[in-house]
Amino acid sequence: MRYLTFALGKGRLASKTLETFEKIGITCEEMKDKSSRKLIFVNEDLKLRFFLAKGPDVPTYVEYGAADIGIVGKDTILEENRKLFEVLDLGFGACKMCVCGPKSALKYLEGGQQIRVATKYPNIAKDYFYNQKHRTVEIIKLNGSIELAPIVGLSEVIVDIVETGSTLRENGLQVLEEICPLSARMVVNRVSMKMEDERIRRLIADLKSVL
Ligand SMILES: Nc1ncnc2c1ncn2[C@@H]1O[C@H](COP(=O)(O)OP(=O)(O)OP(=O)(O)O)[C@@H](O)[C@H]1O
Ligand SMILES: O=P(O)(O)OC[C@H]1O[C@H](OP(=O)(O)OP(=O)(O)O)[C@H](O)[C@@H]1O
Repeated sequence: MRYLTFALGKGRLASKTLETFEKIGITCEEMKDKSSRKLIFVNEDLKLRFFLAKGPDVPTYVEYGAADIGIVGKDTILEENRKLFEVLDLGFGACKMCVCGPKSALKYLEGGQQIRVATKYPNIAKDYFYNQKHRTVEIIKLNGSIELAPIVGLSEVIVDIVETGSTLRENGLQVLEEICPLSARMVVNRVSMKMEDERIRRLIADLKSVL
């Protein structure tokens, strides 16, 4: 039996992912050691391998088949737009992709003038404004603290993730439009889905039974 390789998104989703795998008997103790610099972890008994990667890199590993399976946020799947199968909504990591800004920016969304949109997700923002709203906007790519942009006058609005809404509230901003709900998803390489059909189907069924 060959090894099945998992690429798991680092950060917020990692601990929930490991917790969920543990519930179905898939464990990887070594991975919990935060001080370790080791990059790949093997479960010899189950013939599984695991590695953690930056979220946006997970779909890349899966498309190229370097990982058979990935666990990553729906936001990242939409943004990266890789060739892969999305097979399961894991439910955790729930949040929303939204257009946000000060209340006063509502007039810019309703009006037809050119506006600036700051975001870590340029492809999601383009798809929303160009294809769904049929509006031309200037997209400004940022890498974090997106809420700063309308405060300091870099953009009129932002496209960003909202979970509890605290970051928006604390900065005098609000949700102006909801784009889509998000959560962690399991993605599978297109060839692996055929070659390892039985093992992957069993894994999906096991995961479904504990979600
Ligand atoms: N409040 C939240 N903010 C951001 N992402 C969230 C939130 N709640 C759930 N998520 C999900 O967690 C995923 C990964 O979170 P992570 O902490 O790695 O993101 P990040 O802050 O964008 O990473 P980085 O710090 O490397 O820029 C997101 O892609 C998203 O699907
Ligand atoms: O609705 P909330 O519960 O406040 O969560 C949303 C915030 O969390 C994320 O930022 P993150 O903490 O990842 O920092 P970053 O902005 O530097 O990416 C996201 O980009 C929002 O800023």
